[in-house]
Amino acid sequence: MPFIIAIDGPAASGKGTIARALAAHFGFHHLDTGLLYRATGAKGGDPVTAALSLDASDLARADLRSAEAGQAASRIAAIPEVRAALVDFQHRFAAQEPGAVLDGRDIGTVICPDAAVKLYVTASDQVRARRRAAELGADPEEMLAQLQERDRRDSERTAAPLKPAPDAVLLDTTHLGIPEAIAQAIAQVNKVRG
Ligand SMILES: Nc1ncnc2c1ncn2[C@@H]1O[C@H](COP(=O)(O)OP(=O)(O)O)[C@@H](O)[C@H]1O
Ligand SMILES: Nc1ccn([C@@H]2O[C@H](COP(=O)(O)OP(=O)(O)O)[C@@H](O)[C@H]2O)c(=O)n1
Repeated sequence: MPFIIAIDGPAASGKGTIARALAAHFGFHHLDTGLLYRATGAKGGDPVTAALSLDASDLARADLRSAEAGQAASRIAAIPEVRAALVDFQHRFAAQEPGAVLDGRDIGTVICPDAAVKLYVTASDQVRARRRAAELGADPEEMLAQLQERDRRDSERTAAPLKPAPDAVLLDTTHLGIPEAIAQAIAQVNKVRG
Protein backbone atom coordinates (compact mmCIF):
# COMPACT_ATOMS: atom_id res chain seq x y z
CA MET A 1 0.00 0.00 0.00
CA PRO A 2 1.50 3.37 -0.97
CA PHE A 3 1.67 6.01 1.78
CA ILE A 4 -0.53 8.93 0.70
CA ILE A 5 -0.27 12.48 2.03
CA ALA A 6 -3.16 14.81 1.15
CA ILE A 7 -2.59 18.56 1.39
CA ASP A 8 -5.44 21.02 0.86
CA GLY A 9 -6.06 24.68 1.56
CA PRO A 10 -6.82 28.06 0.03
CA ALA A 11 -4.75 29.84 -2.62
CA ALA A 12 -1.10 30.60 -1.84
CA SER A 13 -1.27 29.16 1.68
CA GLY A 14 1.98 27.22 1.19
CA LYS A 15 0.57 23.85 0.07
CA GLY A 16 3.01 23.37 -2.78
CA THR A 17 6.03 24.44 -0.75
CA ILE A 18 5.16 21.91 1.96
CA ALA A 19 4.15 19.17 -0.50
CA ARG A 20 7.44 19.42 -2.43
CA ALA A 21 9.46 19.34 0.79
CA LEU A 22 7.58 16.32 2.16
CA ALA A 23 8.03 14.45 -1.11
CA ALA A 24 11.77 15.18 -1.11
CA HIS A 25 12.14 14.27 2.58
CA PHE A 26 10.29 10.95 2.39
CA GLY A 27 11.23 10.00 -1.18
CA PHE A 28 7.63 10.19 -2.40
CA HIS A 29 6.12 11.34 -5.70
CA HIS A 30 4.50 14.79 -5.78
CA LEU A 31 1.53 16.03 -7.79
CA ASP A 32 0.41 19.67 -7.77
CA THR A 33 -3.21 19.00 -8.77
CA GLY A 34 -3.84 22.73 -9.27
CA LEU A 35 -1.69 22.46 -12.40
CA LEU A 36 -4.26 20.07 -13.93
CA TYR A 37 -6.99 22.68 -13.53
CA ARG A 38 -4.72 25.53 -14.62
CA ALA A 39 -3.69 23.61 -17.76
CA THR A 40 -7.31 22.74 -18.54
CA GLY A 41 -8.38 26.37 -18.25
CA ALA A 42 -5.41 27.60 -20.29
CA LYS A 43 -6.01 25.10 -23.10
CA GLY A 44 -9.27 26.79 -24.07
CA GLY A 45 -12.14 25.29 -26.05
CA ASP A 46 -14.55 22.91 -24.38
CA PRO A 47 -13.14 22.40 -20.86
CA VAL A 48 -14.23 18.76 -20.55
CA THR A 49 -12.50 17.89 -23.84
CA ALA A 50 -9.46 19.87 -22.67
CA ALA A 51 -9.33 18.02 -19.35
CA LEU A 52 -9.63 14.61 -21.04
CA SER A 53 -6.85 15.37 -23.53
CA LEU A 54 -4.24 16.94 -21.22
CA ASP A 55 -0.70 15.88 -22.08
CA ALA A 56 2.80 16.62 -20.79
CA SER A 57 3.19 19.69 -23.01
CA ASP A 58 -0.01 21.24 -21.61
CA LEU A 59 1.34 20.80 -18.08
CA ALA A 60 4.71 22.32 -19.05
CA ARG A 61 3.29 25.63 -20.33
CA ALA A 62 5.20 28.60 -18.93
CA ASP A 63 2.08 30.70 -18.24
CA LEU A 64 0.28 28.37 -15.85
CA ARG A 65 1.42 30.10 -12.65
CA SER A 66 -0.06 33.49 -13.60
CA ALA A 67 -2.96 35.06 -11.71
CA GLU A 68 -5.07 34.89 -14.88
CA ALA A 69 -4.47 31.15 -15.22
CA GLY A 70 -5.49 30.75 -11.57
CA GLN A 71 -8.77 32.59 -12.15
CA ALA A 72 -9.53 30.59 -15.31
CA ALA A 73 -8.72 27.36 -13.43
CA SER A 74 -11.14 28.18 -10.65
CA ARG A 75 -13.96 28.84 -13.13
CA ILE A 76 -13.61 25.55 -15.00
CA ALA A 77 -12.95 23.68 -11.71
CA ALA A 78 -16.56 24.29 -10.67
CA ILE A 79 -17.82 22.10 -13.56
CA PRO A 80 -18.49 18.57 -12.22
CA GLU A 81 -17.66 16.90 -15.60
CA VAL A 82 -14.25 18.62 -15.64
CA ARG A 83 -13.46 17.33 -12.16
CA ALA A 84 -14.64 13.84 -13.10
CA ALA A 85 -12.35 13.86 -16.16
CA LEU A 86 -9.31 14.43 -13.92
CA VAL A 87 -10.04 11.82 -11.25
CA ASP A 88 -8.41 8.76 -12.91
CA PHE A 89 -5.11 10.53 -13.46
CA GLN A 90 -4.97 11.60 -9.81
CA HIS A 91 -5.87 8.10 -8.55
CA ARG A 92 -3.20 6.50 -10.74
CA PHE A 93 -0.65 9.02 -9.51
CA ALA A 94 -1.57 8.38 -5.87
CA ALA A 95 -1.16 4.61 -6.33
CA GLN A 96 2.60 4.85 -6.93
CA GLU A 97 4.98 3.20 -4.47
CA PRO A 98 6.44 4.00 -2.05
CA GLY A 99 4.07 6.93 -1.60
CA ALA A 100 2.70 10.16 -2.99
CA VAL A 101 1.98 13.70 -1.87
CA LEU A 102 -0.92 15.41 -3.66
CA ASP A 103 -1.86 19.02 -3.02
CA GLY A 104 -5.02 20.81 -4.06
CA ARG A 105 -8.51 21.56 -2.74
CA ASP A 106 -10.31 18.20 -2.54
CA ILE A 107 -7.53 15.67 -2.00
CA GLY A 108 -8.42 14.73 1.58
CA THR A 109 -12.17 15.02 1.02
CA VAL A 110 -12.76 13.47 -2.43
CA ILE A 111 -9.68 12.19 -4.29
CA CYS A 112 -7.85 10.37 -1.47
CA PRO A 113 -10.27 10.16 1.47
CA ASP A 114 -8.21 7.28 2.93
CA ALA A 115 -4.89 9.19 2.87
CA ALA A 116 -2.62 8.29 5.79
CA VAL A 117 -1.99 11.97 6.57
CA LYS A 118 -4.20 14.96 5.73
CA LEU A 119 -2.99 18.52 6.21
CA TYR A 120 -5.14 21.61 5.73
CA VAL A 121 -2.74 24.50 5.18
CA THR A 122 -3.94 28.05 5.80
CA ALA A 123 -2.59 31.56 6.38
CA SER A 124 -4.32 34.91 6.79
CA ASP A 125 -5.69 36.46 3.61
CA GLN A 126 -3.26 39.39 3.88
CA VAL A 127 -0.20 37.19 4.31
CA ARG A 128 -1.18 34.92 1.43
CA ALA A 129 -1.78 37.91 -0.84
CA ARG A 130 1.57 39.43 0.14
CA ARG A 131 3.46 36.21 -0.53
CA ARG A 132 1.79 35.57 -3.91
CA ALA A 133 2.20 39.22 -4.95
CA ALA A 134 5.92 39.02 -4.15
CA GLU A 135 6.21 35.78 -6.14
CA LEU A 136 4.47 37.21 -9.23
CA GLY A 137 5.68 40.81 -8.94
CA ALA A 138 2.07 42.00 -8.57
CA ASP A 139 0.24 44.53 -6.42
CA PRO A 140 -0.67 43.05 -2.99
CA GLU A 141 -4.07 44.82 -2.83
CA GLU A 142 -5.12 43.52 -6.27
CA MET A 143 -3.81 40.08 -5.33
CA LEU A 144 -5.85 40.11 -2.13
CA ALA A 145 -9.07 40.79 -4.05
CA GLN A 146 -8.24 38.07 -6.59
CA LEU A 147 -7.38 35.43 -3.99
CA GLN A 148 -10.53 36.20 -2.01
CA GLU A 149 -12.69 35.93 -5.12
CA ARG A 150 -11.07 32.60 -6.05
CA ASP A 151 -11.34 31.20 -2.50
CA ARG A 152 -15.00 32.18 -2.38
CA ARG A 153 -15.71 30.45 -5.70
CA ASP A 154 -13.75 27.35 -4.64
CA SER A 155 -15.53 27.16 -1.26
CA GLU A 156 -19.06 27.84 -2.48
CA ARG A 157 -19.19 25.49 -5.47
CA THR A 158 -21.22 22.29 -5.08
CA ALA A 159 -18.67 20.00 -6.76
CA ALA A 160 -15.88 19.11 -4.30
CA PRO A 161 -15.76 22.47 -2.52
CA LEU A 162 -12.67 23.65 -0.66
CA LYS A 163 -13.02 22.59 2.99
CA PRO A 164 -10.96 20.67 5.51
CA ALA A 165 -11.60 16.93 5.77
CA PRO A 166 -12.97 16.13 9.24
CA ASP A 167 -9.74 14.27 10.05
CA ALA A 168 -7.32 16.86 8.61
CA VAL A 169 -4.67 18.49 10.79
CA LEU A 170 -4.73 22.29 10.44
CA LEU A 171 -1.41 23.99 9.73
CA ASP A 172 -1.58 27.79 9.87
CA THR A 173 1.57 29.26 8.28
CA THR A 174 0.71 32.93 8.94
CA HIS A 175 3.49 33.28 11.50
CA LEU A 176 5.73 30.46 10.29
CA GLY A 177 8.73 30.75 8.00
CA ILE A 178 9.16 28.11 5.31
CA PRO A 179 11.58 25.92 7.34
CA GLU A 180 9.26 25.98 10.38
CA ALA A 181 6.19 25.11 8.29
CA ILE A 182 8.05 22.21 6.67
CA ALA A 183 9.32 20.96 10.04
CA GLN A 184 5.77 20.94 11.46
CA ALA A 185 4.49 19.03 8.43
CA ILE A 186 7.28 16.45 8.70
CA ALA A 187 6.49 16.03 12.40
CA GLN A 188 2.83 15.34 11.58
CA VAL A 189 3.80 12.66 9.07
CA ASN A 190 6.29 11.10 11.49
CA LYS A 191 3.52 10.80 14.11
CA VAL A 192 1.69 8.46 11.74
CA ARG A 193 4.68 6.68 10.22
CA GLY A 194 6.24 6.00 13.61
N1 LIG B 1 5.70 29.66 5.51
C1 LIG B 1 6.00 30.52 4.53
N2 LIG B 1 6.60 31.70 4.80
C2 LIG B 1 6.87 32.59 3.82
N3 LIG B 1 6.60 32.37 2.51
C3 LIG B 1 6.01 31.22 2.18
C4 LIG B 1 5.69 30.23 3.16
N4 LIG B 1 5.12 29.19 2.52
C5 LIG B 1 5.09 29.51 1.20
N5 LIG B 1 5.64 30.72 0.99
C6 LIG B 1 5.75 31.43 -0.28
O1 LIG B 1 4.41 31.84 -0.59
C7 LIG B 1 4.13 31.65 -1.98
C8 LIG B 1 2.95 30.68 -2.13
O2 LIG B 1 3.37 29.40 -1.67
P1 LIG B 1 2.94 28.07 -2.43
O3 LIG B 1 3.63 26.94 -1.76
O4 LIG B 1 3.10 28.22 -3.90
O5 LIG B 1 1.37 28.05 -2.05
P2 LIG B 1 0.18 27.19 -2.66
O6 LIG B 1 0.74 25.93 -3.25
O7 LIG B 1 -0.72 26.95 -1.48
O8 LIG B 1 -0.46 28.07 -3.70
C9 LIG B 1 5.43 31.15 -2.60
O9 LIG B 1 6.11 32.26 -3.14
C10 LIG B 1 6.19 30.55 -1.44
O10 LIG B 1 7.59 30.61 -1.61
N1 LIG C 1 -7.58 19.75 -6.33
C1 LIG C 1 -7.83 20.94 -6.86
C2 LIG C 1 -6.77 21.82 -7.20
C3 LIG C 1 -7.06 23.03 -7.76
N2 LIG C 1 -8.35 23.37 -8.01
C4 LIG C 1 -8.71 24.61 -8.70
O1 LIG C 1 -7.62 25.15 -9.40
C5 LIG C 1 -7.33 26.49 -9.00
C6 LIG C 1 -5.83 26.70 -9.03
O2 LIG C 1 -5.29 25.85 -8.02
P1 LIG C 1 -3.79 26.02 -7.50
O3 LIG C 1 -3.61 25.01 -6.41
O4 LIG C 1 -2.85 25.95 -8.66
O5 LIG C 1 -3.80 27.48 -6.90
P2 LIG C 1 -2.83 28.14 -5.82
O6 LIG C 1 -3.28 27.69 -4.47
O7 LIG C 1 -1.44 27.65 -6.12
O8 LIG C 1 -2.98 29.60 -6.02
C7 LIG C 1 -8.00 26.63 -7.65
O9 LIG C 1 -8.39 27.97 -7.34
C8 LIG C 1 -9.19 25.69 -7.75
O10 LIG C 1 -10.30 26.32 -8.36
C9 LIG C 1 -9.37 22.52 -7.64
O11 LIG C 1 -10.54 22.85 -7.82
N3 LIG C 1 -9.09 21.32 -7.08
